[in-house]
Amino acid sequence: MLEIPDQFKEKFTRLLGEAAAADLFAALRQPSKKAYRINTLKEGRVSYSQEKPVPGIPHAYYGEVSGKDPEWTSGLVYSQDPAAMFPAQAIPVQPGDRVLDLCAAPGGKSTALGQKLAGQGVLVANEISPSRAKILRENLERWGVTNAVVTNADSASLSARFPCFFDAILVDAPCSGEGMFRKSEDAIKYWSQENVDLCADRQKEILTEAVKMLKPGGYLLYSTCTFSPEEDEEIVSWLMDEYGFKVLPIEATAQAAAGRPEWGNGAVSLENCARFWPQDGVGEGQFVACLKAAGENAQAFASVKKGREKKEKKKGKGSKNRLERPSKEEAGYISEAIAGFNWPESLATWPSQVLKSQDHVFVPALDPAQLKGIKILNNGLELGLLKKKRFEPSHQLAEVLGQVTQERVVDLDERDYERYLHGESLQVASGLKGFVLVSSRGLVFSFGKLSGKGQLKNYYPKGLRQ
Ligand SMILES: C[S@@+](CC[C@H](N)C(=O)[O-])C[C@H]1O[C@@H](n2cnc3c(N)ncnc32)[C@H](O)[C@@H]1O
Repeated sequence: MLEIPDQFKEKFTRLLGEAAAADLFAALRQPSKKAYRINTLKEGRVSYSQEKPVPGIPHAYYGEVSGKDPEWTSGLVYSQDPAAMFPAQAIPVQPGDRVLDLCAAPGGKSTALGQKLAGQGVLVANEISPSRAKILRENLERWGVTNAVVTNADSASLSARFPCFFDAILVDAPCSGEGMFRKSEDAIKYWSQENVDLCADRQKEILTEAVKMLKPGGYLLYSTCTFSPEEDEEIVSWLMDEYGFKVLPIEATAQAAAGRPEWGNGAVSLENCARFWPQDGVGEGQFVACLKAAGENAQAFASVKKGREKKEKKKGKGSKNRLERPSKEEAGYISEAIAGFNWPESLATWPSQVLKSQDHVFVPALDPAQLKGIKILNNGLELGLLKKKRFEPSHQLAEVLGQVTQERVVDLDERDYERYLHGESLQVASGLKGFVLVSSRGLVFSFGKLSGKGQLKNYYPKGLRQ
């Protein structure tokens, strides 16, 4: 492990006192803690130990998972720092809500939010970096979330499309990563007080846009994986002073330390923030603040919203880019390819909602008109692709259909599972024909296509092969 910078040590000795600072520095030399969450959207047996639950987080356990196991490829588990599980747990989200995860990749918190929504309402999961947005999409897809819109945009472009729109917004901000010192040498290498200050400025920029998108009385969950007050209590103080946010107590953080009023504007309610220190034994460093917006937010942005709606009505008329529904012939190809699969209840009405954009067929989570000008990686459930006189179901659909019991399944033994992950076609003993779900240890992780002679064509996406 690299040496912790002297300037960091001096700063935290000043802030915490000698003894507590020494505890922190000693904990930073210990190995990091590993944990995983189980996906309640899916059924299936997890082979990992469930002996040590993460306290306060339902369905979460200490232990390491492998990205090669069927538990992972089928989206039954997600590997996550235990302390990083608390932001999504702390934000009040109900099925049916409109939720935004503004800095979402790789998707640890988005997968948990998708689970909380249970297929009702919408999750906009946004990531500014194109390569990380792709990973975010893959993780949500694996998790079987059907009501997420994955976007690749900056916060200002989003706020122009969604004024006063969301019931809850999670800003898990890019930060100086002091809480990641045990996990990432880069976090130590690139640490400097200048970077802490730069991060604080960027956090304010992002939050300024987030605030515009929140409904009056909505919830804003702000989190970082850093210890510096400039990025934590000072930012929360700024949200309180500038916008009138209230800091709510967070349940289920018995093992976290309280926020430090003296590191911010002195308000006692800053104690409601949760600080996870590595020496407390939960996981890595994490700061969590749950805030409630004041009512006036409505007035501030109502005018923006009205203006936008008017413009859209005008534009909408006669627009050539309108999405279509699949033709009767195309609907026939779709039905033929996916006949015989059982659907989750939340998708019972999909045939009446399905849309087509060029050859992509999907069930939108949000009206595509609302997303004009935003780069979208996925809107709701991608059903698949129309090809010449046939239809190819998507990988996302396989991960979604894996949520319910199916008959059209081919289960692979360990060796064939590995070969399938590599992209090989297999010879299997099955009387089925056409598209089938492919599983291992009963966990569905892909589509495949069977010829009548037991030849299983590989449909595991090229980008995911290992
Ligand atoms: C702490 S990470 C998010 C982790 C994620 N919430 C999770 O739980 O998996 C912060 C993310 O913010 C993104 N980011 C960086 N600069 C940003 C900006 N100016 N606006 C929005 N997001 C930004 C980073 O690319 C990074 O993916």
